[in-house]
Amino acid sequence: MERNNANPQDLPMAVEANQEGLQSNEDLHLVLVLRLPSFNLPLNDILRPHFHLLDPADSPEPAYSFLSNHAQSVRALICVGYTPVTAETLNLLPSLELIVASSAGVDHIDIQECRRRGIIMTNASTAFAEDAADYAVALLINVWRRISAADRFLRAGLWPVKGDYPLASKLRGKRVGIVGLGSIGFKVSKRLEAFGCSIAYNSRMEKPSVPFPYYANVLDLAAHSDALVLCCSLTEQTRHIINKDVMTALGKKGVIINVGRGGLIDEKELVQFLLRGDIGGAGLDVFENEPDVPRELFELDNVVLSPHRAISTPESFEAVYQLIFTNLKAFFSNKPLQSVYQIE
Ligand SMILES: O=CC(=O)O
Repeated sequence: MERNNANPQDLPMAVEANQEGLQSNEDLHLVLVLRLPSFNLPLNDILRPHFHLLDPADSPEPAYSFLSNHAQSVRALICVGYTPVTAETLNLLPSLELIVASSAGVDHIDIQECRRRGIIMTNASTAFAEDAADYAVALLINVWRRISAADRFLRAGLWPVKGDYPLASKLRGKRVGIVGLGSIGFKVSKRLEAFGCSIAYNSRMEKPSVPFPYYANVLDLAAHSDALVLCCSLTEQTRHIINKDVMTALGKKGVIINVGRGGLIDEKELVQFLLRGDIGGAGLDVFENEPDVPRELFELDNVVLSPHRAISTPESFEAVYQLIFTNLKAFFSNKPLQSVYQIE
């Protein structure tokens, strides 16, 4: 078994007692955990019996000196949540070969620098796909049928006063354009197909195995859709992919659902389009400057707001822990990795 160069005695971390059945840290592969203090998942407890974890957040030492002192030989890194992994961080990790991201989106990681260094990256979109897809569809139905708005109407005691709540819009027969047909987008397409919607998509590349019409640009997709559902990664190419022109092409009745990243939409423009009634509605789980959400949206009944919760269930987190474990095991035994993020 390969040894790491760092001396475990020197590491300012809680070293697991060598309980029966557990190997000592010296026999385990070294894995760096990078997490903002706000990300306090049980991940370390799950992995510690199997890997020798280095977690700078457990140390009083400043992260920079921790990494330069202890992480030179690290080959694998777990990036927890949206903890930034910058070029500067990567400079401190000359032996790094693999980043295992616990998130679906990887816009907090300098992916171009990873590519330059030949670092492989896995993400967690497969583990989160079902929950994210359910949520995207729920937002879409909610916007079209005005479920949250009707709930507010009832709770405000308006039913006996104002009579029936206004009719909203039907799902079956609608044309839905999916932006990003990866693991999440594909599950959205299957769900909406079952609801009787017609599906088209835009993606980095056309997918020959997929029966839905492909649009190479989002503007054309918008012009042929009643709703756009955003499921793609935020990259330099996709930032503000939903701009003024796309919203105009989508039209006054068009709806935008976003379970990707806030930066996919020019949010200021979206607010203006919604306020003017130049777009039909929006279901937003993500925002450009979370947790700040434009106040103007709070007043709009054709907008459903959600605090970045689409992917999160206890079950999806369990699946992510399993995926991280599987990928680390595979990496250290030279087996194929799952959910590899293709860096363009
Ligand atoms: O938005 C959630 C994620 O990227 O994991």
